[in-house]
Amino acid sequence: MSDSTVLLELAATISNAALAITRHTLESSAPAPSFFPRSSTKGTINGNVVTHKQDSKSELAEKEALNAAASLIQASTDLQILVSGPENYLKSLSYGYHDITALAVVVEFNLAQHVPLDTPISFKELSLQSGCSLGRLERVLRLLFVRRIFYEPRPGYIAHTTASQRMVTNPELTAFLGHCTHEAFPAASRLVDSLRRYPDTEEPSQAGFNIAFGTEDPLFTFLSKHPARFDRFNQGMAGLSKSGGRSVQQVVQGFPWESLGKATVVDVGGGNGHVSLALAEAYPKLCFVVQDLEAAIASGIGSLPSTLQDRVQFEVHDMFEPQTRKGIDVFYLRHILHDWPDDYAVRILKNLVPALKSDSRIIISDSVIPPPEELHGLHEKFVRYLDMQMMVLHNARERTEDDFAELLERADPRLKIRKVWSKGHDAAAGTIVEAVLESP
Ligand SMILES: C[S@@+](CC[C@H](N)C(=O)[O-])C[C@H]1O[C@@H](n2cnc3c(N)ncnc32)[C@H](O)[C@@H]1O
Repeated sequence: MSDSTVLLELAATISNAALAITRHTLESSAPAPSFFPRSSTKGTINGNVVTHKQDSKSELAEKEALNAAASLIQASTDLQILVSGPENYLKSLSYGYHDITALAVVVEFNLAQHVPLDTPISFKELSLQSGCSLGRLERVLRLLFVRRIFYEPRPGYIAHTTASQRMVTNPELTAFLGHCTHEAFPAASRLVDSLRRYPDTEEPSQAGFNIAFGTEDPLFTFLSKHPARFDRFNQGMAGLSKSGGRSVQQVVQGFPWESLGKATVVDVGGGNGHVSLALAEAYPKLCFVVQDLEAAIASGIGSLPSTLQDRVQFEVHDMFEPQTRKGIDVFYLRHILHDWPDDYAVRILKNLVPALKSDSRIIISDSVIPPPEELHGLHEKFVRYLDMQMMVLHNARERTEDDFAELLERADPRLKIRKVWSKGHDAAAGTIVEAVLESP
């Protein structure tokens, strides 16, 4: 793009993408993107969810519309940056923490849940019901209105937009927001202190999180001592997995699980078991053992459907202790290794090695960061966000394929990557790394 035409070119990209999305919504009779709630929440493009049944033609159209949405978001972001000019852009970026702070108030005082889904409520009534001081509440809400979270249909009243409504209809999304506003955001605000205090540290007890919460406990030890926070975290993880790039469907479809035949999969750090449950539903020959810390296992046992009780078991197991299940076909680690600095990730893998048979596999679902030239705007942003999230919470990181190969090699020189599945699809999403023991 040349400097003299860059604005026009970006505007054309936006216009073409908007046209493609509109055509898709008209042809598929999916609702067009809107700030205002409608009775049906199905089929929105901007939410990356299409819940109606699809044939392959409509799947293709859906994919094209999602690509159009990604290029529109990227082009409109670039356009805003350019039109704002460098000073205004930086100033606006610097105030960004107020958006998260306002969101934290919504989560803390359950504001979305106190606003009726179909009628407005006065600021005064909302203050009374939520316990949030009226004067402050109004000021916080006025920032959120600008961000299209709630709106003021008439003076002194507040009603739902599509975004605020989702905080009511999708409690798992709200749980994820709560983890971000109540654990990750305080942790992020202390990153600079952790870099000053512990430069180059590789300890999960010396992250921004630890300074923010005044604890030497790594995040998960801390969470297991705070059951309400842990439950919110687990719900949030399950919610993230329901749609979009990190959906469980990526796991279900992203690896040839049926080729394992009758096999047992140990889901190491499987949380409340939501991934194992989805896989067990889809592949009736597979059995699962979900291992995690006590609090996560307790919540998983409570929600195990009776239809899967004979194929899914839960057990408390600390992954920093030697693996107790021996001779298992598959050890599965989803979003586990990225929570730990290298030395700890190697210890987790090392603990699996004595339990492996010659034909066992270790299957890892994590982001695999592609080479810089293969990443593009929107996807790169989410990989970078995730990488920062791991840094501020645990001193951990997202990794490249070479990084994974190195971790495996350090755990045991015979451990090699056999294949990286769904590579390049969406680096922030569930890429699957299959590793096996190769004979020396
Ligand atoms: C990011 S979550 C991923 C959960 C699940 N695998 C998923 O994909 O949603 C990390 C999980 O690791 C578990 N975990 C952390 N430390 C652990 C330990 N020492 N032993 C077993 N599980 C642990 C946490 O309780 C949490 O459920």
